[in-house]
Amino acid sequence: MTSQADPADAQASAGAISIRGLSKTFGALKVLDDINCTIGEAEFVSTLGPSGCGKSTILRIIAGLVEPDAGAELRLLGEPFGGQSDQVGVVFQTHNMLPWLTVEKNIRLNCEVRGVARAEITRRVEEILPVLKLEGFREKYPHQISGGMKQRAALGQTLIAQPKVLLLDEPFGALDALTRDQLNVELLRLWQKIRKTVVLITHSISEAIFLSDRVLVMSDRPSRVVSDVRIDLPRPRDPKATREDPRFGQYVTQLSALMGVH
Ligand SMILES: Nc1ncnc2c1ncn2[C@@H]1O[C@H](COP(=O)(O)OP(=O)(O)OP(=O)(O)O)[C@@H](O)[C@H]1O
Repeated sequence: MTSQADPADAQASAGAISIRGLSKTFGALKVLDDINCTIGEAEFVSTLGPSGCGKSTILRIIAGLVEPDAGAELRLLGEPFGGQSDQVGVVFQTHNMLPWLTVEKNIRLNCEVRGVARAEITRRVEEILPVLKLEGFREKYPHQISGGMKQRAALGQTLIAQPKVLLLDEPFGALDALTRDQLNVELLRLWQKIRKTVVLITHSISEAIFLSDRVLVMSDRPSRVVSDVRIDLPRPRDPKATREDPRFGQYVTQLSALMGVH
C-alpha cells in the first residue's frame, strides 16, 4: 500500500489491490474516511492501528463481505471489485472448521464446493499438508488438535483454493505468545515459497516488522492511513538475526511513536 501522500497513483492499477476514496459509515458511525492505498503483487503488507479503527472493516470490504460507501474506487488485480472473489482468501482469528470432518476433509471442502476435480484436490492437499506440518494430523478431528494446528489448518482451507490475495485478520491472535511466534516464522517461510499478496491485520508491532515489506499505520476513527513504513530488512528473514538487526529496533521505535505507544 502507498500512503495518502504517496504520488504513486499512476501505478495504482498495476497493484494487486488498489483503493481510492474508500469511506465506510455504519449508521451514524464514520469508521473509514477516504482511505487511499495500493498493494503490489506479492507484497506482504501489515496494518496497525488503534482498536476499533476499522482494520477488519477494510479487510472485509476487500473480501467483498462488506459494502463500502458510495464513491470508492476499488480494483483487484486490475479489475473493478465485484463482491466476493475466488482470487481472495481470508483467514480470521477463529477457525471455521466443521467439527464432524477430519483436518484433511475440512481442507478439501473449500475446493469441493467450488467443483474442483477430485484428483486435483488430492494433488493440492498433498502439497499443502507437509508445508503446514499437518501430514501426521490429517485424520484428526478439530477437537483433537491444538489451537496452533487449527489455525494452520484454517490457512490450509484458504490456500487450497489458490487465491492470489491472502487476507489475514489476526490469524494467530487468540494463541499464546510462543505458539504465535512459531507460527509467524512458519507463515514467513510459507510466504517466501508461495509469494502471494498478503494483507495482515495485527496488534503486534514486532510481528508486523518481522513479516512485512510495508506497515500501514491507521489513525483513530474516522480512520485514515497516517503512515506507510517500508521495512527494509533483508529476506529471507531469520527470527534471531532479524531481531538483532539494529534497524529492527529503529522500526520498533518509529512505529511505537506513530502508534502513540511509548
Ligand atoms: N457490521 C457492523 N455494523 C455496525 N458497526 C460495525 C460493524 N462492523 C464494524 N463496526 C464498527 O466499526 C468499528 C471498526 O470495527 P473493526 O472491527 O473494523 O475495527 P478494528 O480496527 O478491526 O478493531 P480491533 O483492532 O479491535 O479488532 C467498530 O466501532 C465496530 O463496532
